[in-house]
Amino acid sequence: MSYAVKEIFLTLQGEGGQIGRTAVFCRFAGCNLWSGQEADRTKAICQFCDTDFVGVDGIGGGRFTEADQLADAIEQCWGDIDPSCRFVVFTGGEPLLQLDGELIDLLKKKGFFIAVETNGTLVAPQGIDWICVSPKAGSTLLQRSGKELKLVYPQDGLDPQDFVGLDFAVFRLQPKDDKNKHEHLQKAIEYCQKNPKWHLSLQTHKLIGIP
Ligand SMILES: C[S@@+](CC[C@H](N)C(=O)[O-])C[C@H]1O[C@@H](n2cnc3c(N)ncnc32)[C@H](O)[C@@H]1O
Ligand SMILES: Nc1nc2[nH]cc(C(=O)O)c2c(=O)[nH]1
Ligand code: SF4
Ligand SMILES: [Mg+2]
Repeated sequence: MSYAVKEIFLTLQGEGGQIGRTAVFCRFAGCNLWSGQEADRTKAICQFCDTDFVGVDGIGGGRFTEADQLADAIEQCWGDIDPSCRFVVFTGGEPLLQLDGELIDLLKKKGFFIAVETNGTLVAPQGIDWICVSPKAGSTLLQRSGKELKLVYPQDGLDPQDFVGLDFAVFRLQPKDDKNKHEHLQKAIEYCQKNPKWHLSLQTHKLIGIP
């Protein structure tokens, strides 16, 4: 298996249940719900994406022909800090287009706690420690269990109530970041207060100015 990776960088997990934890982010290139080209945004299934996942030209990005090369690059990005805290977040783009058992096994052997951020349209391979699913209107949800379901809110045609029967430990609403983000934040706060099964999720890395 070879892998196309947009970027690999060390930061803090900014969202969800592992928030604040030092993490290597491995951002795979490519997504099945948008080409990533601005010209295609309005005809994409997912139209609100906040991320550049096109190409392999970011910091630490590249084409990795073997799983052990990518696992080594992730280990190198973690560097010589406390190995007992090793934590990697696979995101994208859509990471489940590329993340496979071989890469997961190599990182487990290196002692990494492995998280994934996925749109849920593909079933996750075994061995991931933290699955965060973020469903998108107009797509079919196949990964229907995990540690957290993190719904970007609001999305036309998606009612949070439709997800609460699924097998997730926590349900979070993440206000959609666009030109109306303040309105979306207010709406998400109100929804959580009326439906306390839902917890508010903020993108704290944007608030504190880290990648
Ligand atoms: C860029 S996506 C990559 C992972 C995967 N493709 C997915 O959608 O879950 C990472 C996270 O950012 C969220 N996200 C993307 N665009 C956003 C926006 N404009 N506002 C809030 N969250 C957003 C996604 O829903 C997902 O939880
Ligand atoms: N700091 C930080 N935390 C994040 N959590 C999820 C992210 C993502 O793009 O998947 C993200 C990101 O891009 N940066
Ligand atoms: S599914 Fe994820 S990566 Fe793909 S366009 Fe939507 S938010 Fe961006
Ligand atoms: Mg992001």
